[in-house]
Amino acid sequence: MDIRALGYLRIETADLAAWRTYVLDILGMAEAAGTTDTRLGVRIDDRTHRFQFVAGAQDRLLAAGFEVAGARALEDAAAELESAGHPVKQADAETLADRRVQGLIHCEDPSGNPLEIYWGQAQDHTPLAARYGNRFVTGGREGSLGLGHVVLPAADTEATLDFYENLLGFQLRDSMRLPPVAVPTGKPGQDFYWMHFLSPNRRHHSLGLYPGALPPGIVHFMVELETLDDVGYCLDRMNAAGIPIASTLGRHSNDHMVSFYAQAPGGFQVECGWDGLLVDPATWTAKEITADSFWGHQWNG
Ligand SMILES: Cc1ccc(O)c(O)c1CC[C@@H]1C(=O)CC[C@]2(C)C(=O)CC[C@@H]12
Ligand SMILES: [Fe+2]
Repeated sequence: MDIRALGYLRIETADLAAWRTYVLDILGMAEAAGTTDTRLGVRIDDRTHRFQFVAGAQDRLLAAGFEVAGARALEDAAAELESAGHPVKQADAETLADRRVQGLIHCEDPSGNPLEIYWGQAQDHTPLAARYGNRFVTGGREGSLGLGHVVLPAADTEATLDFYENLLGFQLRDSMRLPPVAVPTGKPGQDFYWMHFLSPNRRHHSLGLYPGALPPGIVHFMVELETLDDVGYCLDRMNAAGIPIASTLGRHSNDHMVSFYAQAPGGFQVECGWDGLLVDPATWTAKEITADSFWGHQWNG
């Protein structure tokens, strides 16, 4: 299957006002056209939106949206999923209009994470009103690196890795052993649990698979900023707003990203990063990392 990038995230929230402040005033993202009282669209580049926050009863991931090149690629994706035993649902007209795409299918990965695979998303050609002059790294004018990355819970870790690696065609970049204390929902009696990092493009990882279950259906998402100062200013805004910092600044050992993690509304985290590694898929070989970071990344609580 020829998936190109993590295109968007859709998130249900019980507190849309909190997310609005968080993404617009603190992260410095821009409101997308078509935003209403119950649905907040968010731009970080030339796509009409990279995030949709939908007012609801719960805080949970509604969908991770993965982009394919065109109509033929989407047909092939649907056929491959079906023949591998993963049911696929075609989007209705309302969904296509809401996502601003030309074709879309719904499916789930083996851990039950909701996915949307789509092609032909509309572009917004108006200048991005980046609130603090900050710019997000999504792959330049092509947007080919996607929005950043998302870490999804994958309690059925091995089947889920197999799904993304061998069916969706992501490249396994590296894996890390997590101790049982980091995976409270893990099956007892294991010495460690694998966490995996994958991508369909040059971004070191577009997807992390965390080997446990978590109620919001998402562990964190990462957005990458163009400069270290953009990250520093964002960290100051988080602190000024009294938002708990889940992890201090550090540099990851796999994608070399300098980042911090902040609590987000809804019980998961947002990672703000800079200087992420771009790899050459033709020469990459899968690795095991034995520490999450070169330095920093002290996790609180
Ligand atoms: C290890 C790592 C490298 C690059 C990343 O972008 C990244 O998010 C991570 C993993 C962070 C990771 C997590 O998401 C949930 C809680 C984890 C599993 C830990 O307990 C240590 C590493 C943490
Ligand atoms: Fe991350």
